[in-house]
This record gives sequence, C-alpha cells and structure tokens, in this order.
Amino acid sequence: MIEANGLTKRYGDKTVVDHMDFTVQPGKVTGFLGPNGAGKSTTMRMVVGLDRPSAGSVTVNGKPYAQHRAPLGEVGMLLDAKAVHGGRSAREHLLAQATTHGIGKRRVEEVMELTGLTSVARQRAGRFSLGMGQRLGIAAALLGDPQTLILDEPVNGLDPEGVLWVRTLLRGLATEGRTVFLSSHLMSEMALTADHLIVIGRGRIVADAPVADVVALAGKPAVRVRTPDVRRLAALLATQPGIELASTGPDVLDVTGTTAPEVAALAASAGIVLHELAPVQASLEDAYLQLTGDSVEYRSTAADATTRPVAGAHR
Ligand SMILES: Nc1ncnc2c1ncn2[C@@H]1O[C@H](COP(=O)(O)OP(=O)(O)OP(=O)(O)O)[C@@H](O)[C@H]1O
Repeated sequence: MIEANGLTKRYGDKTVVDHMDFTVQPGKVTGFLGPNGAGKSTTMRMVVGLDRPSAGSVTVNGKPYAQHRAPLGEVGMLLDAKAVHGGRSAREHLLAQATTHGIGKRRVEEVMELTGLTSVARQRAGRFSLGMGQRLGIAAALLGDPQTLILDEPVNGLDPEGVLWVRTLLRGLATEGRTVFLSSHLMSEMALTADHLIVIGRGRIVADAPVADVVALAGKPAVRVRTPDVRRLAALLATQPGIELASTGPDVLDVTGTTAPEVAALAASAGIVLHELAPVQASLEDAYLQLTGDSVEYRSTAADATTRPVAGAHR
C-alpha cells in the first residue's frame, strides 16, 4: 500500500506537487494519469525516496521507503527504462542488481523468463530497442518479488503484443494481492489495465475513483444526431433549456442535456428528417480531458478543432 499525506514538492517558487492525499490499495491496478508536467514522475520519485518532499509525507507498506531494510523486496520500480549500463548484457545487469541486494541467481533467471528476456540474456542492454529496455526495467522491478510495484510509463515504446503482455502481467500481480501503481498518459490503455484511477493536473488530484466512476464523473451522456437539416435542428434544440450542442461533422450534432426520444420528438414536430440518432457513451478520454482541461501546461489545439460549438446554441 502507498499512502501520501499532504505530499508537496516545490522547485523554487513553483509548486509541482501540491498537498496530495491519496492511498494506493493492494489487490488493484491503480493508474496515475495526468497531462505532461502534471507531477506524476515527481510524485513517484518521492514515493521511492529519490526526491525529498518539501512538505507532507509518503509511506510504502507502512514506512517511508528509506526505512525498509530490504527495499527491493518491498517495492519494485521502473522509473527510467534507459537507466542501464549499456555495455552490460541483460543478465549481467540483473545479476549486478541482485547481488547488491542479496538476491540469488535463480531469481534472475526467473524474472528473465517472466519478461521474455531469456533468449536475449547475453545481448548488450545498450543495443536493446525501447520495448526490450522496458522489459528489462520491469524484470529489474520484479527481482525482489515485491509487494508493491511502481512503474512510470511502463508501456511506453512497446508494440501491441508488448502492451498486452504488460497488461496481463500487471493484472496478474494485482490479483495476487500486490499493490500496482503505474503512470501513463495513454487513456485507452488505462481503461483496459487499471481498476482505479488517480488523475492529477498541475500537481493536484482532480479525481480519485474507480475507472467507471471517473468516466461517469466527467462525461454527461450525449446523443449524436445526423441530419441533412443540421442548422434548423440546431436552432430548434437551442431553444430548449439545459441543452448543449457541439458540431462534430458537417451534418452531425452531439447534444447533451436531453435524451434520444426527446430529440426525435422535437425533430418530428418540425418535420426534420434524421438519418441517425444514437446515445453516445463518454469515453475515458473525454472524462480525462474534461477533468484536466484547466490544468494542462502545454496543450495542442487539435483537440479543440474536432468539437466546435454551434453558433447560436447554448454553451
Ligand atoms: N529537478 C527539477 N527542477 C525543476 N523543475 C522540475 C524538476 N523536475 C521536474 N520539474 C518540473 O515539475 C513539473 C512536473 O514534472 P514531472 O516530470 O513530475 O511531470 P509528469 O507528470 O511526470 O510529466 P511527463 O508526463 O511529461 O513525464 C514540470 O513542470 C517539470 O518541469
């Protein structure tokens, strides 16, 4: 279990982690989501004692990380997959870490088997692809058979097969009762991997809830309407209280604050032909953008271009 209380990190006058309180529970995969620069890596580094909090505290399995006698047996971490000695083979890299921490050679072979590295055990780690490097980092994190795993962007650079492998591995580890805490900016991946989400923006928690609740929290149900008479329908809907409209295509409207039967009835009353009328489930992506909308440090405008408000409609 990981427990943070008032966890804060400042660099100069910039507060990058701002009084965070959270608990990462065992037996679950907890996703740590946030836009670039939100403070995910800084938080994870404080959990494992690589950065010192400016205020507040964080414990892993009941103690600050530094107070654990055999930290590798408590916490496995992957914070920077590139942090390997490039001249060493995969096996040498793992053996060096194992020896330092009193872990036997057999465990090195086990984790290489588990992470699919046995066939490349003699290859120099410096020549590994990003994906192989991630596997090696995960192998190192598993060396001490830890109760808690902390992984910063573990699927970064993996091909689809690798992503599936990580997902299955992490779910299996959580099912064994371990605490699995992973950061990612890949919403779709988190939807499939995590049970629980902690979403942050600008160093603050904006959501801490099961995945389904995060989606429900941010995403209002919407109705998608396709009609050749889009302007007239938009004008008609705009007269209704509580309805919001967005144009997502030349003949498509996304309508929130109403139901499909109500839209159908309104359209029928005005003789407007509909080609499509369907409820739209908010995705985790939508929920995330809505939750972190105000807290993105660097945003491209591409996301805004796909959903334009309709002129004259209520916003
Ligand atoms: N050593 C440092 N000195 C000064 N500022 C730092 C330092 N480390 C991180 N920061 C700043 O802290 C903020 C949070 O960075 P952090 O790497 O924790 O975010 P992140 O959520 O992991 O982002 P990303 O997804 O881009 O990795 C950023 O604005 C970053 O520039």
